[in-house]
Amino acid sequence: MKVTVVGAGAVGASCAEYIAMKNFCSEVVLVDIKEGFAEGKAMDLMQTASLNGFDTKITGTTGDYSKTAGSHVAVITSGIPRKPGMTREELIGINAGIVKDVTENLVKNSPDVIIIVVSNPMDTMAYLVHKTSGLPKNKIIGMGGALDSARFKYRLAEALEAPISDVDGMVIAAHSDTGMLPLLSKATRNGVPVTEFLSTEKQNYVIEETKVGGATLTKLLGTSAWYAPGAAVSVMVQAIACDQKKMIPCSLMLDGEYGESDICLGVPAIIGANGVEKIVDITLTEEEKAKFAEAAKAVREVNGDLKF
Ligand SMILES: NC(=O)C1=CN([C@@H]2O[C@H](COP(=O)(O)OP(=O)(O)OC[C@H]3O[C@@H](n4cnc5c(N)ncnc54)[C@H](O)[C@@H]3O)[C@@H](O)[C@H]2O)C=CC1
Ligand SMILES: O=C([O-])CC(=O)C(=O)O
Repeated sequence: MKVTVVGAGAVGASCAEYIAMKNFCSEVVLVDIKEGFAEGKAMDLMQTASLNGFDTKITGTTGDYSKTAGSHVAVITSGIPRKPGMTREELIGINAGIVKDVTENLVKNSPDVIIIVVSNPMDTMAYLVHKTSGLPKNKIIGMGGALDSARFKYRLAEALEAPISDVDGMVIAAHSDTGMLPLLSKATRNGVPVTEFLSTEKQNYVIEETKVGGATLTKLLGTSAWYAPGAAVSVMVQAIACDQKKMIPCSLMLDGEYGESDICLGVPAIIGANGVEKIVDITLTEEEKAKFAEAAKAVREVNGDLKF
């Protein structure tokens, strides 16, 4: 399995590192526009191979997409991250052009590739890849829900004073500060609804902290996060590489599912060798349905700023 990661910055390098450490891929190609940067990151990572015990070959290139030819999966992390005080949506002006250009180069060299979109505003960037790549819709997957769900579980474990391995939960809808929908009604501790253990105040704390998870880290770090984003992407790449058929919330093109069409939004899906094997239809409460529709409205407005 050959994987290309475009953007050798914080998220791209973290993603390449986690993929290599899990030892399920033969090759990872890092691509960046900054001269020598991807080559340097690849060499540094390769020098951890004997220390960390992996055999994945990591190479880097400055914009030579012929080196990415025959990739099974490509991850797009190229573009600018937000700074404290910004929203993800404010990145559209610069990142849309980058994502469109990168997609064209990837598809030219790997016509059967499955693309995982990470660059922000992610739901809109995933939509852009659908509109410009010519790839079938099962081959374009936006990464947001996997990360947001991990942050949800982190906050649930904190509020429950429980180990993270005890908790389960999922976040759907938009990958934005306001449009995220942590499904508290379905979150559990060892199969028992968390609502049995948490006060309303604590439930609200978990929801609000999950939604601003990215903004909280951006404020602390001065730029956005990379470890959990990289790990989340590696889980998705592994689900494809190993045909795991894992259920992961991802930003996918909807065609009537959850009452929406012609929009990419986070919904649970089975991820396997074909990319998206199936969108999973779960029952939402009336309140959750209304929040999902509200998130869709906001993402649709941002999508309206795209020029194809
Ligand atoms: N979907 C999600 O859950 C997450 C999304 N992000 C997004 O991922 C993106 C990357 O974030 P970081 O890695 O922190 O940024 P970064 O600045 O560390 O890395 C971005 C890299 O992209 C490269 N780049 C820019 N234009 C390029 C092009 N045309 N071709 C190839 N490479 C190009 C830059 O040289 C840089 O090395 C941002 O848009 C950020 O908002 C970050 C975390 C989570
Ligand atoms: O917060 C950001 O801008 C980056 C991101 O999407 C995240 O970490 O969730």
